[in-house]
Amino acid sequence: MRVVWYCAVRLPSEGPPVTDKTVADIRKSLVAHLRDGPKDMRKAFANDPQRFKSFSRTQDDMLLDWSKCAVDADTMGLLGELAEAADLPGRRKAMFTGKKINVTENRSVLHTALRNLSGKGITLDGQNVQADVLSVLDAMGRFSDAVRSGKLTGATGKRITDVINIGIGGSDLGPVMATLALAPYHDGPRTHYVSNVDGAHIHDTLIGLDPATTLVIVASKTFTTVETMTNAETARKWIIRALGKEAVKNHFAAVSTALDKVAAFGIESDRVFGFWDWVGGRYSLWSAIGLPIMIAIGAMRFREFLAGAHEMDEHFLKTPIQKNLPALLGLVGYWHRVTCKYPARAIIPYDQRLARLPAYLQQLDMESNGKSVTLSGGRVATPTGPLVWGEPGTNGQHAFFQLLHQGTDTIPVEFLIAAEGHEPDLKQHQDLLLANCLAQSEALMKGRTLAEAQAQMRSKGVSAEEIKKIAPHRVFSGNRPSITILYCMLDPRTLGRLIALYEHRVFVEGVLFDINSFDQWGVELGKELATNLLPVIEGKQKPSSDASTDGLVAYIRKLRG
Ligand SMILES: O=P(O)(O)OC[C@H]1O[C@H](O)[C@H](O)[C@@H](O)[C@@H]1O
Repeated sequence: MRVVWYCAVRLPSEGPPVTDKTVADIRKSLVAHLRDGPKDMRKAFANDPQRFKSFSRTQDDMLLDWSKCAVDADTMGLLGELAEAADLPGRRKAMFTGKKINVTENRSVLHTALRNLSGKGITLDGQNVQADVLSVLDAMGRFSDAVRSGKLTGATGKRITDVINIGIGGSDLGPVMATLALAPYHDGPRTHYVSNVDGAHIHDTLIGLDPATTLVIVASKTFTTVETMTNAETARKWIIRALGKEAVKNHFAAVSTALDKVAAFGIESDRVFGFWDWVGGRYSLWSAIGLPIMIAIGAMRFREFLAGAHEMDEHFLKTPIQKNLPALLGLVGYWHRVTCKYPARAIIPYDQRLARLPAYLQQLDMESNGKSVTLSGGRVATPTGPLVWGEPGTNGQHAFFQLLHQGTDTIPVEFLIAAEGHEPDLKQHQDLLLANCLAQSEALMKGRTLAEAQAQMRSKGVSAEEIKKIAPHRVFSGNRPSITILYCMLDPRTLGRLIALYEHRVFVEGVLFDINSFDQWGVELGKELATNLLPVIEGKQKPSSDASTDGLVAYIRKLRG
């Protein structure tokens, strides 16, 4: 089937799957194809001058290039068939129209509705979702404008200069990541984030701040998360100690779906911003959970951020699979994880302001797709979500890239980079960043043969004896896949598009794995055991667990004297 792959596959319709092959059939064909498919990427590029054109696609200025992955037209054709057989179009429609696709929690999955500001949206259980979304967004805008303008002050009448967001997981990682990413747009109060229950986190944050000029946002979907509640209590004591009990109402706001619990905590209702059970924690930065981002960059920029994500939603919903960036990223992700059996993926933003993107994507991807049970409750037949990790480039090059280039595992790398930086007078930095990013993906793909290593050493006058000894260490196998996502500039719209691209990629992979990407039962057991262990650690109960846990408790007591 040596054809242009994007013509070879039927367009996915929104009706039932149009292929009569099953997912299992196509999975087998992919495994067979792995044996015959392209292995030598240098040759693949040499033989096909159109390779970049064939295996890259754009959404406006944003480019997805997966031409350095070991795929050909047949691979993409099979993956397209797999998407049809798994009914990706039908599942996508079910998500966007509010079907309860989170079956284990009996919930809809509608984070896409949070960024559809058209006012023409869906109705869910008799409620106009878009009207609710717009009303909270407007309330957030009024509050954030008042904080930013100084109209809303602390208890002593002083202007708010610092905002602390207390939350964890989805109530922290998204806002932290986006606040850093959009630093060039900050024109509001400074924002700080406290997540860890480790007292060091809140201690080190509060120590530099003045209670009279600080606003605390308690962000928790459930308003029961022990880390957040513990930190919120500590912050409340800090405010009361400095300003008295009455000041709490001036210095706290909250974001939650559990409005009754927020009221019990004592936060005034006009400072409480709600969201809904159809917003998963790790998909919630578009909701009121994004309040600290809005306070930092302003309501208008926040809406640009939402609009960017909506643009990617429309692209995902309406673009044929062969040109659909999230679908393609998911299909290639599936190829690497399931067919090639690569255990991990590295996320390497060549963008210092995306330093927290890998951590954010760890939750998005691993909490969504780190599952072993299918939608119907059976055991999965294939590997599911990979280990996701990463650090910004160029820093990573001087740390773990050794393993990416010469280690014994193949780890596909995803590079993200902007053509333009925000600092025109530092253009040389951006040029160096771009050169390094492109060079790393080139090096991973091309590698260096023994003959090339020897020739290079010879050209430098190295002795034959030294060449024999050292040249094998200077060999790079090459053929290590990487994907590059390239965009014009990291502005609010582009950040919105990038995050939505990854959200939908995770969705696509979840559909292909046949799992529920929207629950997180795997975080429960540890929480339950921690609750049981707290009285033991406090010395109120005797240890009565396994020998290791009891031994550790005894040793803690010994160290504490
Ligand atoms: O927002 P909260 O209800 O406080 O939840 C915070 C986080 O905690 C949980 O353990 C979940 O694993 C996350 O998905 C969630 O984002």
